[in-house]
Amino acid sequence: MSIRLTNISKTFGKTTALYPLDLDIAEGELVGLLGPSGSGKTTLLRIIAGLEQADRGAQAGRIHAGRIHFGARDVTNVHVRDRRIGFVFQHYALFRHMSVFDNVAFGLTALPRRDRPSSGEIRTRVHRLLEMVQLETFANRYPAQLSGGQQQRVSLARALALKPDVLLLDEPFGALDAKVRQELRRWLRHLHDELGFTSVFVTHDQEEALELSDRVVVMSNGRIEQIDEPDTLYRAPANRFVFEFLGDVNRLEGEVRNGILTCGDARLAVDLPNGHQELLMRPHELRLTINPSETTHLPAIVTAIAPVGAEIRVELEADWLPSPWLATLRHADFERLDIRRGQRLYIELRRWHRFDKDPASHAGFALAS
Ligand SMILES: Nc1ncnc2c1ncn2[C@@H]1O[C@H](COP(=O)(O)OP(=O)(O)OP(=O)(O)O)[C@@H](O)[C@H]1O
Repeated sequence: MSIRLTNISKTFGKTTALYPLDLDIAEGELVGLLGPSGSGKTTLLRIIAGLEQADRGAQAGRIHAGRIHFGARDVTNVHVRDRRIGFVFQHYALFRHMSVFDNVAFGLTALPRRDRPSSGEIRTRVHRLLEMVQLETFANRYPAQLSGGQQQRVSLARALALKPDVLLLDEPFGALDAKVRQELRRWLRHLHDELGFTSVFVTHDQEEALELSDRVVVMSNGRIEQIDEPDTLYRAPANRFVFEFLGDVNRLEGEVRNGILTCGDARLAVDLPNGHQELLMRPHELRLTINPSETTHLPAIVTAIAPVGAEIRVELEADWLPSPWLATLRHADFERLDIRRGQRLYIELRRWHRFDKDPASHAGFALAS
C-alpha cells in the first residue's frame, strides 16, 4: 500500500510541530523518519496513523488542506481503526496478564463476529506468526518471563496478526541494548521483505536509519531536510545539517590564497577562490601518512587509539586544530603505519565537503584515491 501525504502541517497552540510538507512512500517500502528530538518525527507518524489530525483550514493567512492517501483511498478523515495499520511502540505495551499466544491473537479475537476467523484459523495464524519471530516454543509464557528483545518480537507478531497494509513503528528498539537492537533490525527487515507490507519507523539513531531503511526522511525543526537512499544521504547530503547529523565530522577552517588554504602551520592545495573557507570531512575521508606530500601539509599528533569492530579510530590533535579530529583506518593500514599514541603523522584528505549558504553542496577531492 503506497502512502501519499500532501501539504500536511501541524501546530500545537503556538508550537509548529510540522511545516507544510509532502511525502510519497511507495508500496512495500521501508522508510525511516530520522531527526533530533523535537523535529516532528512522532507527530508525522501519528498523523499517518490517524492518531493525530493534521491542521485544517486557514492559518497565518495560508490554506492548510492536507490530505493523506493510502493507495487510491483518501484516508484523511478515516478513523485509525479503519486504516489497516499495525503499530509497534518503544515500550512493548503487551498485556501483562495474557500469554504470548493471547497477546498475538488479541487483535483477531477482538474482531466483530462477522470478521473474526474461526478459532482454528486464529490458532494456525498465531502459531505461524510466532514461528516467523521464532517464539513458537514461548506461546504459553507471560510477557514478564521474556527478555526485552523477545517481548518486542511478540509486539511485532501482534502488530502483523491483522495483516496490516501499513506497519508503523515508533522507536521500536529504543529501549533495548545494542546487540539486541541489531538483531531486531535484521528481523524487521526480513519480515518486511517476506510479507511485503509498507513500513514507516521513527528513530533518532542514524545508524539504525541508514542500516534498515530503503529511504530515510531526515527531519529538523518540523521540516524535511532530505529524502534519499542511505547511500546517497551519506555521500551527497543536501545541506550542512544532514551532513553533520549523519556522522562524525572533522572541520578545517582557513584562508585561501592562490589555491592554497592555510591555517596556522597547516597547508592544503585546493581548487577554491581566495577568501575564508571551511571544509568538512568524514573520519574515513582522512588518510594518515608518515611524510607530508607536496600539496598537503597537515601535521598532527596521535592522542588516542580505539579499535571498534572492523576499523580503528584514531584521534588527532594539532596546534592548528581548535578541536581534535577523528580518522578511521582499516586494521591493515593501521598495522602498516605502526601507529602509536604520541606519534607525529601527516593527514591527507581523500575528499572534502563544503556547504555554502545556498543549499547546494560542494564536494572536492584533495587527493586522488
Ligand atoms: N501534544 C502536544 N502538545 C504540544 N506540543 C506538542 C505535542 N506533541 C508534540 N509537540 C511538540 O511538537 C514538536 C515535535 O514533537 P515530536 O514529538 O513530533 O518530535 P520528535 O522528533 O518525535 O521528538 P522525539 O525524538 O523527542 O520524540 C515538539 O516541539 C513538541 O514539543
